[in-house]
Amino acid sequence: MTESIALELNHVNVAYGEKPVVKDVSMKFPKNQISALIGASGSGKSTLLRSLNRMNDDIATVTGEINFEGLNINDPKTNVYRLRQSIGMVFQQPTPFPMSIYENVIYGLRLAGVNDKKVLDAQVELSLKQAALWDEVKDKLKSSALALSGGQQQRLCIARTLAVKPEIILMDEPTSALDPVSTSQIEETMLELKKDFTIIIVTHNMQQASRSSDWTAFMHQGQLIEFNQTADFFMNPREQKTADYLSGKFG
Ligand SMILES: Nc1ncnc2c1ncn2[C@@H]1O[C@H](COP(=O)(O)OP(=O)(O)OP(=O)(O)O)[C@@H](O)[C@H]1O
Repeated sequence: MTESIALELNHVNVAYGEKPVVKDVSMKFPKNQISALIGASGSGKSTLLRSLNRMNDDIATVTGEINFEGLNINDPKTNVYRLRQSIGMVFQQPTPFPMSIYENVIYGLRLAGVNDKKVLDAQVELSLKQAALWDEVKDKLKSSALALSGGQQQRLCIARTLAVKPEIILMDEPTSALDPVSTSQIEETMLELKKDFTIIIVTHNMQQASRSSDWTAFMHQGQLIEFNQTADFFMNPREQKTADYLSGKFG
């Protein structure tokens, strides 16, 4: 792999109580690329994703190294608030706050103490443009975010994540609650976003991984079976387990 690396995992294990669900995963996520995590339900994809910005802190034990810009994310001394600005997350269900579109986008900036209206206005416009929502909402920024469609709400959540200028965006099945049109809008948005951000997405949908991602990882029973460039992964899998999964033999 010659690309520069956004995130490097070394021997990452995650357990809920006594139950290991991510087992000795080592991998490198390339910068400014989309990497997809696929695998059967319960294979540990979401658990692994949540470990990448310390979302498992209170519910699971995470060991191993997750290296980001010279720091081990998993170090107890890591500032989790700052980490989550650098590594943002978009969830399966759109989660707009019950406030205006504008206030949703700048929520993280307000928390960080930014109050300059010019700065906030500029960031709202930039983030909504990056999330491909600006044209649809520019005339109603003061309206409630809850009045948007599900697909628009999800793009708003992406804009909210982008507004704090992360390096990496984690997406946990971001389109599984959306219709096909909204799904393809989000996929197109992701392709634009990778110019500026690194994206790691968990998806159940193999077509989505093959359409949208540059790299695909297959997880099976907590283990990383294979991580390869998407075209090779689907056309010419290295591992028999990957080939079996792709041909529908299990999962
Ligand atoms: N908070 C939790 N407490 C205990 N066990 C959990 C918790 N969250 C997940 N698990 C278990 O960990 C295993 C891996 O779950 P995880 O959600 O990471 O898998 P997944 O591959 O993302 O599955 P899915 O595709 O269904 O979301 C499963 O056996 C699940 O039941």
